[in-house]
Amino acid sequence: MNKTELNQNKQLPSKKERHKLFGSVEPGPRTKPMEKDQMADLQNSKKDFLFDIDMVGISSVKHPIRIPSTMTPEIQTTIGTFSFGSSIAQGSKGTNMSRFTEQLDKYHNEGFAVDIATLKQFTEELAGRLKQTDAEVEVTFPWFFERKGPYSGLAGMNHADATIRVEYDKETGHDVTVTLTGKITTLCPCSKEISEYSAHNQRGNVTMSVKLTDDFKEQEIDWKAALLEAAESNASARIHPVLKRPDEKMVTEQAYENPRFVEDIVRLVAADLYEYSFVEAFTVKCRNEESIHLHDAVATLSYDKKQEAE
Ligand SMILES: Nc1nc2c(ncn2[C@@H]2O[C@H](COP(=O)(O)OP(=O)(O)OP(=O)(O)O)[C@@H](O)[C@H]2O)c(=O)[nH]1
Repeated sequence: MNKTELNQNKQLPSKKERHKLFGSVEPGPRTKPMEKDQMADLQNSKKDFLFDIDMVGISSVKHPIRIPSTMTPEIQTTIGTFSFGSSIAQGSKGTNMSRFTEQLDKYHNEGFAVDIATLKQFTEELAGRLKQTDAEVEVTFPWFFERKGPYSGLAGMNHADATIRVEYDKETGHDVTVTLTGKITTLCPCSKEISEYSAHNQRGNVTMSVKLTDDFKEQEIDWKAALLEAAESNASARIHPVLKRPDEKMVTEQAYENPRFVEDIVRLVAADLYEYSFVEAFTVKCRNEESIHLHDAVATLSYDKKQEAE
């Protein structure tokens, strides 16, 4: 049916009348000031409010961002989910929440590229804007990378979830923690050992949280690619978007040749992270979505190289 054939004979009241019909009323008398400088400023009242607050801020802020990548595609725009915060002292009632998104918009207008150097600058500036001595920002985003079939070379797009967390303190400077969750294939060593043929396998989720060394330079190392490699190179097999039969045969056989428990994965990934010179401390988690159970298999391992040095 085209527009001219539509039946639009119903006589509707005006939009204002319709709103009245559904309960809208005339505005009441306005007694409170409209000018900002005459408004009460509860957030900035000073009294003894009983306790310091470790962190107050906003979370679940979605925003378009640009991220750097050494893997194809090298330039990508994605969606970041941010949280921002700072501490406040016992003598202050509250923070000024509008300043978080105000600063986000300022960076957006300047072409916000979400890299570690920019986020360090962001947190320091945020602390100043809030008139606090500390601030933190965390952003999580899907990072995309091209993956080719091992035989056919046919490409498609995979992704991993990445998080950057920057904490700034005027006294101690910046602390940066990055997290990546990559997906892998694991084939059960027990099943392979005990069965006449075949072995069950599963999709593993490897989450690596890494505290970066103070001298880390993102121009020299793409931490996302390095963490992905730590997860995938220790898996039974990598995960691919496009597999033709010769690719599928290779991936299947490779998995059979490299069986892994969740315990094997966290220890092998830990060994790679231990060898990365830009890693100060780390936690590795593996969660296997079991194909012969409804439950998952999980393992976690943490290590701090600084403690070893002490
Ligand atoms: N502190 C605080 N603010 C809240 C809370 N819930 C909402 N708000 C925010 O209060 C904000 C407005 O307060 P401010 O940011 O202090 O606004 P302002 O005082 O006009 O801003 P400045 O000129 O920067 O001081 C709005 O952005 C609301 O989102 C809350 O639980 N605590």
